[in-house]
Amino acid sequence: MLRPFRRRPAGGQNPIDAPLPPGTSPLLEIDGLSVGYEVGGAFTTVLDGVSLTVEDGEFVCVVGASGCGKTTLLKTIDGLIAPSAGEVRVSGRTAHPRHGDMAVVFQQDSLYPWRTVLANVRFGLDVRGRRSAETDARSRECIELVGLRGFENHYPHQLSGGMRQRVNLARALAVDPTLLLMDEPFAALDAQTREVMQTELLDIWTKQRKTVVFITHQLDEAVLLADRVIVMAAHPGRIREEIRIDIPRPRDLHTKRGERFTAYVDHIWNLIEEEVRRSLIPGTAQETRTGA
Ligand SMILES: Nc1ncnc2c1ncn2[C@@H]1O[C@H](COP(=O)(O)OP(=O)(O)OP(=O)(O)O)[C@@H](O)[C@H]1O
Repeated sequence: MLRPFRRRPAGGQNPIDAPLPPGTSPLLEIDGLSVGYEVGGAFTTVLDGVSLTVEDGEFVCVVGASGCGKTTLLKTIDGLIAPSAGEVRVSGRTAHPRHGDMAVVFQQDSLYPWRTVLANVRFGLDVRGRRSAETDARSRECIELVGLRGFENHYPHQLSGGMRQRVNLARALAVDPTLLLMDEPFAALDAQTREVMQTELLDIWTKQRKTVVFITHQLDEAVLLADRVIVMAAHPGRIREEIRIDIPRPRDLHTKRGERFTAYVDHIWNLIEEEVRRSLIPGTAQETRTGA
């Protein structure tokens, strides 16, 4: 079991800015969120009135047609994009990157080629100013957790795509995030590696019980991993349906052969099929407000 990382004391912190004790409210609260982009003077509403709560330790997957705003939602949760309306709160306080309570894993690994596996995993701790005697030990524990023990001194170019994504995951876990955000983390992997990574992620999640928001296009991946699947509609992006996945854990690849599993996948596909097909045709209508 991974030891919790000792956080630096929150000396001088504004009490309004301080996180709530665990269990006092949903870990993630998204309240009436609207987000837009301005391009050439035209304001496009990408997310409109999105409200969602995620409980501590919950695994939530977000699916929807391409362009419906999944990545925008993730970036807004991470505090990288400011909402035009509404609010995102993590542990009761407005989301902001400086809080350092979230970690993100993207589709493409973002490893530094000149750093070893150990140095890459340690990087997240270094930039948070957590350099200490326990930094190396914690990084090694996370490397072991993702199954890469023995590869600490390898460089990224000496690893397969799946191994590099495991290093990415280890780096995210090393900072002991309150909330783990994953944006199509396995999309660049071949189908078999992807399936292995799904089950490995499930194993890690079972041990760690991190709160996860995971974006994917693969409906079977969403149903396999999630406690709840959020199905988004597009133009503007909003929540169409929240589906609790009532399939017992532990789950593995055999789970995908079950009738109930197939029924969930079919149901979600029926919800998004039309928009997925439309998203493949260039020039589909979007809600655009000029000069807003
Ligand atoms: N920085 C930006 N400036 C302007 N428009 C943007 C920007 N980022 C995204 N968009 C637009 O916002 C919409 C939603 O994009 P987003 O990447 O959030 O969708 P998505 O659901 O994650 O798509 P995909 O599944 O294809 O990754 C798209 O129409 C996109 O073109």
